[in-house]
Amino acid sequence: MIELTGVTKTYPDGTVAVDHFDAQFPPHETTVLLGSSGSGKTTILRMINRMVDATSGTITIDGENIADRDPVLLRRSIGYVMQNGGLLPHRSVLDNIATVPLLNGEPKQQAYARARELMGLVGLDDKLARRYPGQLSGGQQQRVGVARGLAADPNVLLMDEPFGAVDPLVRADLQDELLRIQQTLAKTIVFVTHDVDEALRLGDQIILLEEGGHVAQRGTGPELLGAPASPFVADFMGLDRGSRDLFDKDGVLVDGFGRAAGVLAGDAPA
Ligand SMILES: Nc1ncnc2c1ncn2[C@@H]1O[C@H](COP(=O)(O)OP(=O)(O)OP(=O)(O)O)[C@@H](O)[C@H]1O
Repeated sequence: MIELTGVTKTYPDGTVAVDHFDAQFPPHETTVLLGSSGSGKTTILRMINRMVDATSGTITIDGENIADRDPVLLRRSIGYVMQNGGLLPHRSVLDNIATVPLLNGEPKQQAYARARELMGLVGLDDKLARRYPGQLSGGQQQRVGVARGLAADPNVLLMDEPFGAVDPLVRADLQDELLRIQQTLAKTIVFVTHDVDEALRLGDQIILLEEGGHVAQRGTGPELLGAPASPFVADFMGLDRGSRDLFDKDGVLVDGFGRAAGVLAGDAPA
């Protein structure tokens, strides 16, 4: 469990990016931080692995205050996937994936064997192993980014708009892949996006943010759609632009007003 209590970040220029933010990210679930540009999503994410240090407030992971952890070791123990993969351009795919395990002192042979295994897990052909990031498509780069985030087998995976830079079809593929991986690995994932459909698809829980990291509403997708807490939520979720359909986790089709509209054929009682 990741818990943030009264977390505030004021940048040196006085910008209050996040103001007294409270949240719990349950283990083995995907929590989506959803919000428009500048609402503080990235700042919240980066405070969890101390790429950014909170100005005040407390962040714990499994009850341990991260302020007491060595920032470098903390960062290596948490998977981080960013937009455009954040790959090292002069290192091969395999080297990119194996980076953190090697830094952690894992023997080379073991780290590379695991890197190849991860390539399979994220749907990358083995023959791409020796290519450089510049020789891959955007979607393939993102898959390498996900594999790299998983390489040290972290309990926690932070994902910052990881699929933001690819076209909608590739994006849907990557989302499917993540859902499939998550069924097997059950990591604690914090996923940042400004895309409502992506949030509905991936999030067990969604936290919708307004400027300054203020929580507009938190809950499941159907909860946000079915009972928006304010006109801002309804507007952001697109409820004012007609109904929005989605499948909830149990295969129940819910309409834009949260009403059950049917069940998936495969889930229908015989
Ligand atoms: N290093 C910095 N110095 C000063 N202000 C910053 C810094 N980084 C971010 N901010 C400001 O903090 C606020 C929140 O930024 P943040 O990047 O966390 O938002 P975001 O929701 O992730 O946005 P985006 O979707 O555009 O990435 C913004 O007003 C931003 O300009």
